[in-house]
Amino acid sequence: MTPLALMQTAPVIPVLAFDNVEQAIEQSKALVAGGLPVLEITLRTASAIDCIKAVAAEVEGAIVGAGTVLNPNDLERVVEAGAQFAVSPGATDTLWRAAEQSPVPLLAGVASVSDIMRGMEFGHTEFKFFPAEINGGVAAIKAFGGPLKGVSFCPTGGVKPANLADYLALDNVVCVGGTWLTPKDADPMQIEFYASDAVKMARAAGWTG
Ligand SMILES: O=C(O)C(=O)C[C@H](O)[C@H](O)COP(=O)(O)O
Repeated sequence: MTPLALMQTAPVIPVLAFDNVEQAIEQSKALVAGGLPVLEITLRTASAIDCIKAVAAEVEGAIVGAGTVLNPNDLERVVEAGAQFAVSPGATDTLWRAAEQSPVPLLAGVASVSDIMRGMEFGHTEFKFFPAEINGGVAAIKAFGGPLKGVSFCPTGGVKPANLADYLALDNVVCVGGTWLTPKDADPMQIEFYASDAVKMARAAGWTG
């Protein structure tokens, strides 16, 4: 799967930090049921690798990726666990080079035009824009579209229901990422509602998927 195809699968990539496998399975099922099958399970918790394995094996319809991939070693670990894609908050030349050898796509984070140009040197045209809101948000992505034709983004960091439509309305935004779908202590019914509500808002904003 290419990063672009992945980004076109769903309008929102939930960014997840699971405490345990049981929670991972329960919440992932709710997100898939709500219409968001592309899941980024971050390496922020001790059980992340087990959660990636479990969700990949047990949640039908889920496309499971790993987030917070910081270096080639992380990339190797998540591929071994069964991640179908990897997301990093930023990128280094070492990580770009490792991605060239990796069997799964890397959606790497950028925060500036120079970051994007460096990624383009490694053949990439899709990026996570992180942290989106504090780096200029919608206005920054609009400005990137001037000089950087054919480049598209998944803004993440400060994206929420209130600004989702503004991001998705941009020609160079394919999807967004965010943590708002799984607030602490939310139950699966609530999570499914947040997911389906996000899909509804995305459709209203012109997302056709
Ligand atoms: O762990 C990583 O690799 C990340 O890049 C982190 C997440 O993308 C942001 O933490 C999003 O957080 P919200 O602003 O709450 O939606």
